[in-house]
Amino acid sequence: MASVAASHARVESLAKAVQELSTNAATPPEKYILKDGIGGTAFPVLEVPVLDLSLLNSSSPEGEKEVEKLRLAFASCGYIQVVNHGIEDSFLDQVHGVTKEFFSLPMEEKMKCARPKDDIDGYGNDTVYSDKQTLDWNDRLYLVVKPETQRKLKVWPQNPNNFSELLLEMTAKLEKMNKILLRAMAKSLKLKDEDCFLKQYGENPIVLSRFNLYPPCPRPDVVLAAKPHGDASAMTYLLQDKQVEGLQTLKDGQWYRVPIIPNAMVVNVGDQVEIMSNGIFKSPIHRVVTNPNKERITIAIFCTPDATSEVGPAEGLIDEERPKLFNSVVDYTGNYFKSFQTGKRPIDLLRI
Ligand SMILES: O=C(O)CCC(=O)C(=O)O
Ligand SMILES: [Fe+2]
Repeated sequence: MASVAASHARVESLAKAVQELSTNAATPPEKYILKDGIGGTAFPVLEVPVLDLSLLNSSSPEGEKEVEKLRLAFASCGYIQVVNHGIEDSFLDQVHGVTKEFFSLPMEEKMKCARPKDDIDGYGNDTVYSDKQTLDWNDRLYLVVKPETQRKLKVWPQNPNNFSELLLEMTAKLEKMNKILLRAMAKSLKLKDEDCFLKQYGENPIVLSRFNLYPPCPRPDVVLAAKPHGDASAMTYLLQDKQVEGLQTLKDGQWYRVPIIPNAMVVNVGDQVEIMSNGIFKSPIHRVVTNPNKERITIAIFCTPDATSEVGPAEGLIDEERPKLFNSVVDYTGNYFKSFQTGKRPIDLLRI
């Protein structure tokens, strides 16, 4: 691993952290402003289906009902909220707590783990690919959790409250949930091989964590905390802020708010499961809006297939009535960020 000093030297001279802009600016800089605004002020709440993981994982009639609920949810809005997931509330509070602690460190300390110019891993904000790009009102810490060979968790020098251990423990818990969900999803589609999605997910998945700080923004009408996007993952797990809402998802051309259920895990389909399911499960387009008074903190874990695994529509989901909708792909995530920032949806490049 590069020394802290060396990695500091390679760091991009970033646009100011949004956190600093938030406290100093009455009006956000031009490059954060969307010319056409965010498209309204009031958005309806989406009734995101709530799934009981312990039931889903049982072989009872109630379990079968949860499996069917899962199919309907992922085939329509692409989101579920998982409760009874076995992760202690106090553990989730701890994860939130250390995240808050990280963003509260003096800028100088946070910059010690700033993202190098050519990397995604580390503390920073939007990578700038073009002058025309509108920036997100968000500071974030990205950390690769898996594969282990790419893990640089020690970049945070103080490592307060065993931050790395917490993150590894949280990832292990979510990977268990991910296995259960990927199997249940194959089951819900009556696939003979209930492991077919898991097999494509592979033995050496990429697990990426993203700690998000969305500081208060003086112009929530014209600034987004995260631009509309679909996730490059197979599945995404999101620990929402317990007090401050912000996530919105697009359904039938309308933006809906994803409500807060404290300590539930918000789960959405990523592009790679949309591909594996031959378009049956939908990777939702979502965005994050800003709040004029309150900061919001979230933690997203992206479970992404092995970079050597071929990802394509499962055999059992292709027939004359439903032909193959996507070409297969290896390392979908590799080129994702660049094409997302230019406004194109990477998944559309694979459509047949
Ligand atoms: O923070 C959120 O509510 C969503 C974050 C998100 O969509 C992402 O990190 O990909
Ligand atoms: Fe996302």
